[in-house]
Amino acid sequence: MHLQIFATGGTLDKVYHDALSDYRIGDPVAPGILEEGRVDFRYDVESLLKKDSLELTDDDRALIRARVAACPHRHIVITHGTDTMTETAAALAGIADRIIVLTGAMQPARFRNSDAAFNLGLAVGAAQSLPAGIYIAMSGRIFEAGSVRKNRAAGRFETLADDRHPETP
Ligand SMILES: NC(=O)C[C@H](N)C(=O)O
Repeated sequence: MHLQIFATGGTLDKVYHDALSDYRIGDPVAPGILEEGRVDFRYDVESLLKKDSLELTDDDRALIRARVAACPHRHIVITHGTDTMTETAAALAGIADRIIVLTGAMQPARFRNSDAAFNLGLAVGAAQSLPAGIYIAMSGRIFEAGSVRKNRAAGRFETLADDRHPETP
């Protein structure tokens, strides 16, 4: 497997600027996480955008779509802010013959209690085991695009169908 990772920003890649007491999007954290994970596959990480996903425009989504559509690799993970991840997933609809998995984090990867490494690992596992399609890997689950929303109050992603996870035994 050759995995293509496109980084677009989001909290996953945020760094804290103490002097300004705010957050900026830093360089992609994915290479460091994959190195720490001692992965045994080839990959490329390319930074397409460095934005909070609340600031993504239609042009930004068109760029992401164009780069995914032109990617020669079948396995693609997109790191993305969580607030509008479902919108970007929707904007990728119709791209065939690729396994496209979007993931992000509720806490910056640079924070000790971050969900970033867990979520990226989940996305990598999903990308190599699912049929072609567009998916979101968050909250320890794999969702098909269009069947998921972010529950901001609860701090997790959940299915549109039922908030109480009835399929979970
Ligand atoms: N956790 C996050 O990524 C939220 C952030 N506002 C974003 O969507 O980029």
